[in-house]
Amino acid sequence: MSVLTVDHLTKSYSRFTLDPVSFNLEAGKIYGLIGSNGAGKSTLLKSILGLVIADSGEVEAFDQPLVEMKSRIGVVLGGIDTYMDKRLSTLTVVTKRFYSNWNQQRFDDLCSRFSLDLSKKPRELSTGMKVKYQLAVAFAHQAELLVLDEPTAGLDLVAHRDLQKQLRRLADEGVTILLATHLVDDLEQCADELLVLSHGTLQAQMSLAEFIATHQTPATPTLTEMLLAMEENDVA
Ligand SMILES: Nc1ncnc2c1ncn2[C@@H]1O[C@H](COP(=O)(O)OP(=O)(O)OP(=O)(O)O)[C@@H](O)[C@H]1O
Repeated sequence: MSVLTVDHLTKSYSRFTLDPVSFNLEAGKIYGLIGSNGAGKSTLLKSILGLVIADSGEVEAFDQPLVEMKSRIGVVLGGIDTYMDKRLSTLTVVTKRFYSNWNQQRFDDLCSRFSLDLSKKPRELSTGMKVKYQLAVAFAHQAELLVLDEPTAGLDLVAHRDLQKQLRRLADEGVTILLATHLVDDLEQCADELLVLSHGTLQAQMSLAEFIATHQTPATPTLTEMLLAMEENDVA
């Protein structure tokens, strides 16, 4: 069974086009979605999730239209920009009603590990705290597919490393993770496969090991240098 199937998905803005993108994700793997600023990573993730209306293409999760499978998908996309004046405790009560498999123990543990104060409102949270809250919700409803757009941005070092370990553990338990990131450390610590996006085109899908084997040269011995060379090439 394919966990996520994206078939010829396209989206155009006035000055950007996401070319037909197709790929499949398998269970229990972490996929790093990489590409320069403006390559279209967020547009792709939002189009997959139906948060922006794609121009064409199909998206299935667990072999069903994705829209019917939302309770099995956890999402972290940037900050929280709605219900800014509701306490996190109130938001949580409302949110958990949508998920039949909500695990309160897991939520409480994460809030405590992340030192999240549920009496605060989104307006009062730092960037990292907003991400931590979204992660706690995504993990608590025991999603089988996690779609994460730069979830480590804004996290402190301890939370960052903690998250990387948790992502690895979840993948080992069978959860599939699609992770857009600019951080080489995230890829080195977590990614099994890479999806390489450039100017709205999916250039490659390959394992991290394959990527390294293909891109490593005496001038680019480390993954950082390989990615730098690739992005410099993109800009040129
Ligand atoms: N709502 C929108 N209206 C018009 N153009 C948009 C909109 N959202 C994104 N774009 C454009 O689409 C392109 C891709 O943006 P996107 O945010 O998907 O890139 P990204 O790869 O996620 O970049 P970053 O690494 O900086 O987060 C950019 O040129 C951006 O300006």
